[in-house]
Amino acid sequence: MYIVTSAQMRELDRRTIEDIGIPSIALMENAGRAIAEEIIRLCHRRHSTAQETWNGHGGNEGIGPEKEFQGLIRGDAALELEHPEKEHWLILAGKGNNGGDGLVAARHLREAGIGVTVVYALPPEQLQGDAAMQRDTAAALGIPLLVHGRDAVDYAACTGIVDALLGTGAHGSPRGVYADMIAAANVSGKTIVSADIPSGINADTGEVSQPCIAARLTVCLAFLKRGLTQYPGAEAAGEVVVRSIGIPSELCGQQEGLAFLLTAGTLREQLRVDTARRRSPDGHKGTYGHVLVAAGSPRMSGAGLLCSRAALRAGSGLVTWALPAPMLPHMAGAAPEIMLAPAAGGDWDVASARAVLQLARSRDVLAIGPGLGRFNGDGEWLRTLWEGTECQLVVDADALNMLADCKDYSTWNARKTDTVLTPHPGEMARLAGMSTKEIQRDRIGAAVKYAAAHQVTLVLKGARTIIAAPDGSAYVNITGNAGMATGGSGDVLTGIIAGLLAQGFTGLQAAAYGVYLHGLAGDAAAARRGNMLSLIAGDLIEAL
Ligand SMILES: NC(=O)C1=CN([C@@H]2O[C@H](COP(=O)(O)OP(=O)(O)OC[C@H]3O[C@@H](n4cnc5c(N)ncnc54)[C@H](O)[C@@H]3O)[C@@H](O)[C@H]2O)[C@H](O)CC1
Ligand SMILES: [K+]
Repeated sequence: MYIVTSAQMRELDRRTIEDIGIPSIALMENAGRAIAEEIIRLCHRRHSTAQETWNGHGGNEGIGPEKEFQGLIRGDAALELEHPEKEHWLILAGKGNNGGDGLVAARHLREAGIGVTVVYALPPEQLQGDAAMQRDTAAALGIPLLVHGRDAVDYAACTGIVDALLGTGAHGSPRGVYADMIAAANVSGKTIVSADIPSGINADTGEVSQPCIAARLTVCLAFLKRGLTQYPGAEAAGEVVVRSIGIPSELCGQQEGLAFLLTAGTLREQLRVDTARRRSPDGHKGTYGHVLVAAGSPRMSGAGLLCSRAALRAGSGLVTWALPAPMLPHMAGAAPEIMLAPAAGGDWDVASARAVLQLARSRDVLAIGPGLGRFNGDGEWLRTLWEGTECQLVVDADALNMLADCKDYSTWNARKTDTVLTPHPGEMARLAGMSTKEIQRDRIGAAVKYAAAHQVTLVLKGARTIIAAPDGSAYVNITGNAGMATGGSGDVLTGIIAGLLAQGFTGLQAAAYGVYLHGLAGDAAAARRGNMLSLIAGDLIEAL
């Protein structure tokens, strides 16, 4: 599924109208109709949960000829509701095309027998173009209208509210009457369905203004908007349904710098990951790659262990864990499947880079960082491995902080194989020289910019993890849960990505597939436990 910015959406809109010849009013009709259909679907669900109260009174199923005709003659099921008279919706209409969509929805809801009242944010004379046409149509049908500020609006009396105040044409926080209406809608406690995006969110970043509509459902038009995928926007949007409105998807596919929702379909079709791939019957441990993990330190030994075990569970044929020699006796019994290689005398030091480099020569992947700690000369240590290894590289945790301190790293010799960086927002902030708040404000933007500038695959972790590719494309993950916010979870992800790289996936494939599987493992582990609260990183490995 494509994810677009509002600028991309405007361009797609323009090309559909100008190059393909679909009139804008037809797109608006499709948009409004889709919104009405989704509202009716929502009402169906609401009514069916309240069914007990009406039991015995509903429908005439199975009575006489009605039954005979079933399947032969059908009505417009998408716009049918058994008791439409129980519903009365307020349509809050802004003066732009988002308002126009709302007016079309009002007309279709009315047609379904649902009571509707339009509440204009501004005097309706101010509407222009397609939206003005919808205003006139609604008036011709006698749809009741109110104007904010001129008429009293009883929000408490309705059964639901359509938020068609601001769409992708919004700039900055909602001002004036828009802010007042958003606040009133939220305070009413009524079910709110947003047209395209909740009024008050930034469609590109997911930032929310004060106030911002808190929607139960957002009917996103044409293509998913970036801001609906990232928190806090994702929270404000509620459930999101994307409805096509007639804009050809191949036009979208031609856009530069697209983002995608990371689904099983995206993995297979967009990223060419064979998710059903089987091990060949005559394969041996060497067939499935060899990961070298350089991680852990005497005070954080678990990080290296989690990372190494995850690499094995992700399917790597062999895993060697390079670690400081004094840790070896303590780790020897911890995971018999992992080979241990002493790479430093006491603790990690700059000289140990040679030992790791030597070990990496015969390995397919090097994963560095989890639990490593910082030490004198660690920048030089990292540079030696960055420039000296020919295998694929995954850089995490402290190794990312080392990288952030090496301000000149873009002048280092370019790596010949794929490099995957896996920062959490704090590490990302240090890498990009920004604050964590700035990173979180526009996560997709920050990830895309960094990956393209440094020609790496970047995994920006956190709820709705982003995988950004060197070519400027990005993927947004939706698997996983809040229980995964626990120590060691990131070490497991690094191991999974390394384990996938070892089996021949590219950096982008391994990063995307790894993030997806890591989240699925979290969901499976939470389901197995019956709760997410008690999830620990080791559970993720077991769930793989
Ligand atoms: N995707 C498509 O191809 C289609 C989308 N449709 C819908 O159109 C909106 C975008 O419409 P647009 O007219 O460009 O802008 P808006 O309706 O979002 O609002 C612009 C309107 O609001 C004023 N304004 C802007 N920012 C603020 C603010 N912060 N506070 C107060 N007022 C603000 C501005 O002056 C304008 O007057 C899209 O989201 C879809 O819903 C089409 O209907 C179908 C094709
Ligand atoms: K809206």
